[in-house]
Amino acid sequence: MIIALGADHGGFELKEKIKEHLIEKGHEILDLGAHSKESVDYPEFGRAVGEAVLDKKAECGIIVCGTGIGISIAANRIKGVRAALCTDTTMAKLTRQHNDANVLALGARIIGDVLALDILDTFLSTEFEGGRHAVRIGKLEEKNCKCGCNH
Ligand SMILES: O=C[C@H](O)[C@H](O)[C@H](O)COP(=O)(O)O
Repeated sequence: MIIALGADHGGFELKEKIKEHLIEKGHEILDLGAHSKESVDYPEFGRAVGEAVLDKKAECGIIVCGTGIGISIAANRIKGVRAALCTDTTMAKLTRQHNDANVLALGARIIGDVLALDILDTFLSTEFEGGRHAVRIGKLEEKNCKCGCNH
């Protein structure tokens, strides 16, 4: 599987551990930065990963910042991205089964590395259930801007 990775400085170290873990498991990585612990702005990286997934350069994305909140907000601004911030493996399983999440967000300052990798493995190994959940995802993609534009 080709997996896009992105993180700000707060998520950089966990991103590097995730990269090592995924390479060991045989995945191909598209690392969209950051490439050091120097202070950067999370919207750029959330957006880059979301766009890579939508452009089919990667099958899914993993994004990391301090809390996972800012970077998931950034990714979710892109129509078609379903980024899920998960703090346990149940959330990871359910967001794949029910929301067909295509991006996993993690908070490096919130959870430990071992839990983060368990969440990641669960996310990657769980299939979308379809059925009633597919109908709901269709509604997420409907036009929702009252001004009549396509947003
Ligand atoms: O939601 C935002 C993230 O948690 C950022 O990683 C965090 O705001 C970065 O904070 P600082 O610039 O103080 O390291």
